Amino acid sequence: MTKAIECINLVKKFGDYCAVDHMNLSFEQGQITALLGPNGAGKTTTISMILGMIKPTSGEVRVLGMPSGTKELRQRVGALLQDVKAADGLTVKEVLQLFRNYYRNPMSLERLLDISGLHGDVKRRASTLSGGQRRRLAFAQSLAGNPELLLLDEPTVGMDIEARGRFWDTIQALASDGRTVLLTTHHLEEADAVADHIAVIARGQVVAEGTPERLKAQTALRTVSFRAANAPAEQEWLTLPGVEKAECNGERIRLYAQETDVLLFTLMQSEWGISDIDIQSASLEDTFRSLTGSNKQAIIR
Ligand SMILES: Nc1ncnc2c1ncn2[C@@H]1O[C@H](COP(=O)(O)OP(=O)(O)OP(=O)(O)O)[C@@H](O)[C@H]1O
Repeated sequence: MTKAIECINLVKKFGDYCAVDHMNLSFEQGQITALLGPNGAGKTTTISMILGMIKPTSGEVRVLGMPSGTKELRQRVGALLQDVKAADGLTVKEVLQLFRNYYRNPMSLERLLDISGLHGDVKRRASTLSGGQRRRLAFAQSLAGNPELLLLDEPTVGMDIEARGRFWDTIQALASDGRTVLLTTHHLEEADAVADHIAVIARGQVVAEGTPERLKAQTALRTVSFRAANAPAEQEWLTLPGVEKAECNGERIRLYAQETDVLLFTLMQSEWGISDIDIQSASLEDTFRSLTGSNKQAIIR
C-alpha cells in the first residue's frame, strides 16, 4: 500500500540553524501517529513541509504517494495548525459552510457540528466563542473536506478535560473509518493513549520510533537509589556507567540508567560507603526526558 507520508533525508535550515536535520520518517495509511518532542524539536517545521507550506532545504516529502502541496492533496488532506484565525465576522454555521464549499466531497454539516460540539452555537459569531470553542471550530474546519489524511499540530491546546476526551474519541472514530492521523504533542500520556506509532523528535532528528509498547520496552530507564556515607562531588555520579540523570536529596542519591548491572557493580566496588540500595522502573516521563534532553542532568535538591 502507498505510504501515507514519507520524509526522505529531510532537511530544513533557517539561516545557519538546522531545524530539521536529515529526518527519515514513514507512516502507514490508516494509523494514528504522534510526533512527540519538546519545544523547538522541529515538529511544526516538519508538518509545514508535509503540507507544502514551506520548502525543504534538501530531501523529499511524499504524501499519499505524491509530492507535497499539490492541488489534489489539498482536497484530500486536512490540517489543524497552531495559530488558527477564525473568520470572525461569520457565524459558526457560515464558517463551516464556507469551508465545506472548498471541497468536492465535504463532510456533512451535521457531522461537523457533532464533532465540534457546537450544535447549540450555530448562530453565534466566531469572534464571540471562547478559546476552547474556537479550537473545536478549527478542528471541525480541518475536517470539512472529509480528508483521508489529517495533520494536527498540538490539537488539544486550550481544550478542557471534557473537550479533550471527546476530541480523542473523535480521532479514534476517524481512524477506524480508515483515515490516517498525524499529530504533534508534548504530552507523552496523550501519545501513549491514542497513537499506533510514536516518533520521538529532538533537535530536528528522530531519536526513537515504534509502537508505544515497543518504545517503552526499548527505552525504559531504571532508578537505583541508595545512601552514600562518603559521597563524591555531585557531578561525579554522571560519569558512572549508563547514568543519564542523578538526583541528590540529602544523603539519599537516585541515579537513572538503562542498564543497571555494571552500575551496581561499580557502586559496590567504590569507597563511597553505599548502603540501603533500591532498584525500580523510572516513570515514562523521566525516560522521555532523558531521550530528548541534550545533556545529562544532575538535579540537586
Ligand atoms: N521561520 C523561522 N525562522 C527561524 N527559525 C525558525 C523558524 N521556524 C522555526 N524556527 C526554529 O526552528 C526550531 C524548530 O521549530 P518548530 O516550530 O518546528 O519546533 P516544534 O517542535 O514545533 O516546537 P513547539 O513544540 O514549541 O511548537 C526552533 O528552534 C525554531 O525557533
